[in-house]
This record gives sequence, C-alpha cells and structure tokens, in this order.
Amino acid sequence: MSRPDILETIIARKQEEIAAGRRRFSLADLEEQARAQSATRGFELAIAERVEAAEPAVIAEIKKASPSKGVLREDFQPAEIAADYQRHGTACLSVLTDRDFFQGQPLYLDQARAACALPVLRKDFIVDPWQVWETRAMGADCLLLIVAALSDAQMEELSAAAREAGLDVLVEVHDEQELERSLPLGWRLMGINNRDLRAFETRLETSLQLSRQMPDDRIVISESGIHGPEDVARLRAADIHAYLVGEAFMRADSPGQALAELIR
Ligand SMILES: O=C(O)c1ccccc1NCC(=O)[C@H](O)[C@H](O)COP(=O)(O)O
Repeated sequence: MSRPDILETIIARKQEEIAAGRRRFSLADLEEQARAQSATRGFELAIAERVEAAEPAVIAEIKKASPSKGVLREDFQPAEIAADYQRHGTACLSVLTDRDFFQGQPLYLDQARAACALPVLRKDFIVDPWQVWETRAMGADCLLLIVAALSDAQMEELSAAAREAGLDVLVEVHDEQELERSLPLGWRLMGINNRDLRAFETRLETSLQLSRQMPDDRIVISESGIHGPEDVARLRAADIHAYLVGEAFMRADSPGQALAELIR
C-alpha cells in the first residue's frame, strides 16, 4: 500500500476539523456571524490596481512554519509583521490559519488584519462550504481554492458559497490540467504554485511555462520559491507582476524590509 502524500494527509485532517467545528457551530450559526462582519477590503481590486498600473503586486505571507521547512520564524508576532509589510508597500496579506501543519491559527488572521488596512487572504485548505462561511466569519477578505485538492463539483460548490459570502477567491493551480479544470469557474486571480505540493519540489519554471496558457482576462500570481530580486526579474520578463511570498520574508529580521528589497 502506498503512503498518503502530504496533501492527502492535510485534507484528511481538515475533514476531522470540519466535523468537530460543526459540533460547535452549525452552518446557519456561521452564516449569521459572517453577515455581521464589516465590509471586505477588496483583495482582488488591490492586486488588479497594481498590475494595471504596471507596478509589482505582492501578497506577503505570515506563516510561522511549513511542512517542507519546519519553523521559519521563532519570534512570531502577526500584528507587528502585518504593520511592517504595510509600511513597505505590500498590496495584500496572506495568513496561515492551519494549526497542525503550519502552526497557524485564526487568531493570527484577526491580529494581522486589525493591525493594518490591507485585504487579507485566509491561507488554509478549503474543502467544504462550512469553511467558506467560517472564513468570512473570521473576517478574511479572500480564500484560497487549491485545485489539486478538489473535484470539479467541489470547486463549483465552494465558488458559489464564496460568491454568496462576498469573498474574493484566489485559485491555485500547478499544471495544465488543473488550469483547464479551473478556468470555467471564472475567477480572475489565478495563482500558479511553483511548489509541487506532493513532492515539495519548487521550480519557478512552473509559472514561466503555465502563464503562457493563461487567458488575458486573468491575473497570474506566481506563488512559492521566490527568494530574491533575480527571481522577480525572471517572472517580470515573462509578464508576471504579482507574487505570493512567504519563507523569504519570514526568515528576515524585518519582513517588510525584505519585501522592499525584493521589488526595488
Ligand atoms: O510550504 C509547504 O511546505 C507546503 C506544503 C504543503 C502544502 C502547502 C505548502 N505551502 C503553501 C504555500 O504554497 C506557500 O505557503 C506559499 O506559496 C509561499 O511559499 P514560500 O514563499 O515558498 O514560502
């Protein structure tokens, strides 16, 4: 029998979390909490405005640890990091809320969002409409749909729930087949993850190659494995102007300073 890969392991854990969560809050409870939240901050718009102005759009990530790299930042203060990112010109934030694999939690999203005026992506593994409403109830502005983790029917169901909840969506693909499956959903923000979530290998070429097949009405966001200005220069040469960066910032004394140096 083959060993389950990390994505399968994470998704199995998510199903347990959802089952436990439903015992505390029904879908109706979460919908009520979500509808009581203030307006979202316009995640897609913040990216689109930068890209249309030919400026780099960075989604700066706040993550303490990852399955591939372990702990990235011992002194982890989400509010301070968010304010630092804002001072140095990020377009948006991404905050890991997964506990078991990334040492995140929903409180970090709340702390980060309260410390700045930036739109925030909830970075987690969304497989059920219950989590979509949970995301909005948490106060997030955008959620991530990882195509590798979802069937076509799930993607449609989650997209419909996100629209109803008033959330923007960042769709994440890693290969041509996932791109083809996800385009009919119609979302404008299309992340190309350079990391193979099953093998952990990270190659910038994934973005460089797959972006050639992206329709003109979509915005490509290159995700993972972006470490220095030379990486951004390669992506920019391929007409990719939006970047999601985590590790390189989390390992820096000042994540905001590292961001400024990446896009200088
Ligand atoms: O980062 C991992 O090890 C990982 C493992 C399994 C699923 C997802 C994983 N990471 C999520 C991400 O894709 C990154 O947090 C994000 O794109 C930023 O990447 P990086 O700049 O390389 O930290």
